[in-house]
Amino acid sequence: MSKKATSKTSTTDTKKTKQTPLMKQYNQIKAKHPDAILLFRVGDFYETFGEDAVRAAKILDITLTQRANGAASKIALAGFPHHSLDNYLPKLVRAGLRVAICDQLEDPKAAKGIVKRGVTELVTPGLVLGDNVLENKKNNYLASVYFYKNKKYEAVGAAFLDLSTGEFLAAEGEYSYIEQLLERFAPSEIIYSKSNKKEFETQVVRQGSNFSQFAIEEWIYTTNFAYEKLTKHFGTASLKGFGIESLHAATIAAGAVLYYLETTEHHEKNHIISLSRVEQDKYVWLDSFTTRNLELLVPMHANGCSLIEILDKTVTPMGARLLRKWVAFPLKDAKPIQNRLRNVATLVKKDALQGELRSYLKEVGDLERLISKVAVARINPKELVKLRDSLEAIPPIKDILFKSKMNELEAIGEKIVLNNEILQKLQNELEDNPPLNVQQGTTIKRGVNKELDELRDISSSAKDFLEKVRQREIIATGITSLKISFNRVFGYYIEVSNAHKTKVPAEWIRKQTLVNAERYITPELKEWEEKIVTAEDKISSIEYALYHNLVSEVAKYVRVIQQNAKYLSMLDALCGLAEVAMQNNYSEPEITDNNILEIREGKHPVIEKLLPIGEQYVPNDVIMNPESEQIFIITGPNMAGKSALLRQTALIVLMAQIGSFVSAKSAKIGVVDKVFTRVGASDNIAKGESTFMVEMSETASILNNLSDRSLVLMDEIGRGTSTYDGISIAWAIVEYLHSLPNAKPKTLFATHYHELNELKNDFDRIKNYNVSVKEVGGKIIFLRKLKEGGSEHSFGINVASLAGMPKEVVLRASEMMHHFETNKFAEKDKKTLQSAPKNTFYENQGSLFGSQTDPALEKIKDELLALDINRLSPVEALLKLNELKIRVGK
Ligand SMILES: Nc1ncnc2c1ncn2[C@@H]1O[C@H](COP(=O)(O)OP(=O)(O)OP(=O)(O)O)[C@@H](O)[C@H]1O
Repeated sequence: MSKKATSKTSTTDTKKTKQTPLMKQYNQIKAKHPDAILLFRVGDFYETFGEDAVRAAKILDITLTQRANGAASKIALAGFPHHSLDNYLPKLVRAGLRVAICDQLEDPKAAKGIVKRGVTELVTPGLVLGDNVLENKKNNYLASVYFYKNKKYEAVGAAFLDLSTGEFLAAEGEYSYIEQLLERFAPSEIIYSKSNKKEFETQVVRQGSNFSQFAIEEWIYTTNFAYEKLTKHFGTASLKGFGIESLHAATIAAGAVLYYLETTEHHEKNHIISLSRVEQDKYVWLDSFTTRNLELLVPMHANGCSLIEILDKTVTPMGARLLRKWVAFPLKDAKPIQNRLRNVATLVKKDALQGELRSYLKEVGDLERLISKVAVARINPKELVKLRDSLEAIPPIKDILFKSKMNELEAIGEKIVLNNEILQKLQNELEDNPPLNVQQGTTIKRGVNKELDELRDISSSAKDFLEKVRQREIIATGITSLKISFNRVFGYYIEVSNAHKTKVPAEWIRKQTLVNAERYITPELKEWEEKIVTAEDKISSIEYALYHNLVSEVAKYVRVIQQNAKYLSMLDALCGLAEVAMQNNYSEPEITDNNILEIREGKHPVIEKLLPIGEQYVPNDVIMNPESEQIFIITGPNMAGKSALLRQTALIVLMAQIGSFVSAKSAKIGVVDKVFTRVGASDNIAKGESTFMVEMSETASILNNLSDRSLVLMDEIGRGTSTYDGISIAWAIVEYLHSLPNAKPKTLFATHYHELNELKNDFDRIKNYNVSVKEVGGKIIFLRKLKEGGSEHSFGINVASLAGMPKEVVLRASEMMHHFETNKFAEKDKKTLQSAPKNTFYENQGSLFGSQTDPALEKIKDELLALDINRLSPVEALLKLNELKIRVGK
């Protein structure tokens, strides 16, 4: 549709008295929802007015016109037919808008004066139920965040609700933990207390995810209010059963979610049956940068590929959503990891059985979202048929699990409950191919209700009778083209084309003249019309009642069907992991209690799949033992494959801890509790921070959070500044990682600073490796093999040449390099390094800030701890670092 010119608009507030009654009603309702676009039902249309109309017209590409509003001025207007709501609503929500749907609350024919209207639903990006807004394979979370601070208690709480599935989660901790959850759950909307505006903006918004936000009155974010809301909803005396009884911030955040549901007219929430705590101790610590950098869930670039895309071979949307959560939250304890792996191994071994299971699981589809629609009474007949089909597929799945004679699978089979009673009811009562809307066809089977069957007989015999009348009149009048039809204005009528007009009997009553025909009614037709219309009205209302009755019968099974959905999605996720393991030739990792990492012939699971046909991924071994090989300094030319090696190591570890087989010939994984990755000079200009500053603050956060079981990947840390600064910082970081008193985090440090190879001479757990290349006739061949020892050259000029750099630049660069080399720059550098001051911080005292530190160091410690990195400019940071270096070096 084309857009007409916009006009000056007014949302009418001045001359209220002169408004039309309709606009007066509109303004009253709009005043209650100033933050939302109000879709105002007028007859068969949803209309928007004023500023709303201007926005809606733009987003929906619909015509913007004007409407007279009495003497109160004209007002902009844009609308669409009510039956197109499903097309237009998703566009508004996807544009991040809140949309209040205002319906007519009474039959306009029965209304005295202006039709009563009210908002029946407020759709916000986080509260969506429609399939055309939701993504199948992703949860759609609403998050609530609360920064709690008083003299006795300080914590950040968060709650996450997926209204479309009923999943409700809560967590509490420091913001660094909540930030991780926000990254991994990726909510589409976050609500927060108005009292937290500053914290929200400086912390949450700064993180920069793509969500819409809404501030709520602060009295909602209070302990008593939230506690009561939650206990009332769950019908419990306390919150102990949910594990959040003493977590005030989490409780408050969760309570606000329930409040928000009510204010947005989501009163049906029977499917939210529990609140689960997301326990920090259970999952691997992955800060948001690491989650993004390892591309676990979302690729970094538009045409990239994430780990979940490679691993997801599930056949149901609910299975896909669960697997996504597994990938987002790798486990930390060996036992549950081993359980998942055992299941996957069984399904790999029994691949025929796995195939059979998957074929039934396909039929199950999205049981989780279907049953939620039942709970909120918004399921249409076609979806109810899908639910019936889902339930039909469950008994064979249970059978297969039991017949497998494998303990793990039988255990899942035991958890699955058959719902024969309700299934039978659906089979008996629901038509196989019902319409989308109950009142638009036959939904309820014959034999369910006697009165309904009788009325249907009357209706169809009446229709037969009309056919007989038609035949009779054709013979009586000789009008061969005579038709009997129906319209809403004058009911059943006889249509006669102009050619036969003269043959029309006198007693027929003419009702309408068309270009080519005329329409007549007769008393006999009227009489039958009465019978048919009455019967059809009754049929429609009986069917409506029976259908809703059926839905509420199914609603009694929400809890058990939700449980089934849970175990079936688990089964689907496990089958999917087995499938991907077989397809990609992955192997089962061995999860160990020790701290050793032993990957044989490991491959990067994503790059491996994306290589051009004919190219083979070169596998590599990575064997790390914190007692002897704790830190790898990995050098090698540009493009050699250093970053790929770092990432594949972390990905293989995480795949294992997700419960997946791994892209390696074999792997022994001593479970890790934290994975950190940092990439030098990652570009963060969008956030207004210098790249180097970001690099340093991210590195600082790693160094402050290390544990003995951490896996650290540092990719060219230090490259964001001048060479000497860079080398010095990189050098100091490696020393620090080697010298922590209570932790020996396994570290892969990729660098172009070959100078760092000297470190191994002084530190026994540092090893040098390089990703090898071969130089043949001035050209480099990438061998991609990890070999012991440092490399001398970067071959940067060769890579520049490969990249199509102008010949002049390549030749001049080679000339300059030759000059530097013949002047023995490198030699000199080496000597300088050998005579570098030895680090005495770690000697005798275990830690830079250990118990025997001198007062000067204590002072520096205090200064560092008081330093707010976020407030420092890059230059200030460098100056401070320099100052500290000088003071410490004295
Ligand atoms: N083991 C491998 N087998 C096959 N191809 C590989 C392998 N490792 C890396 N590659 C390919 O080489 C490309 C460059 O690898 P990578 O980015 O890891 O190099 P790098 O050494 O980190 O380079 P730079 O120092 O320039 O950042 C990758 O995108 C990938 O396509």
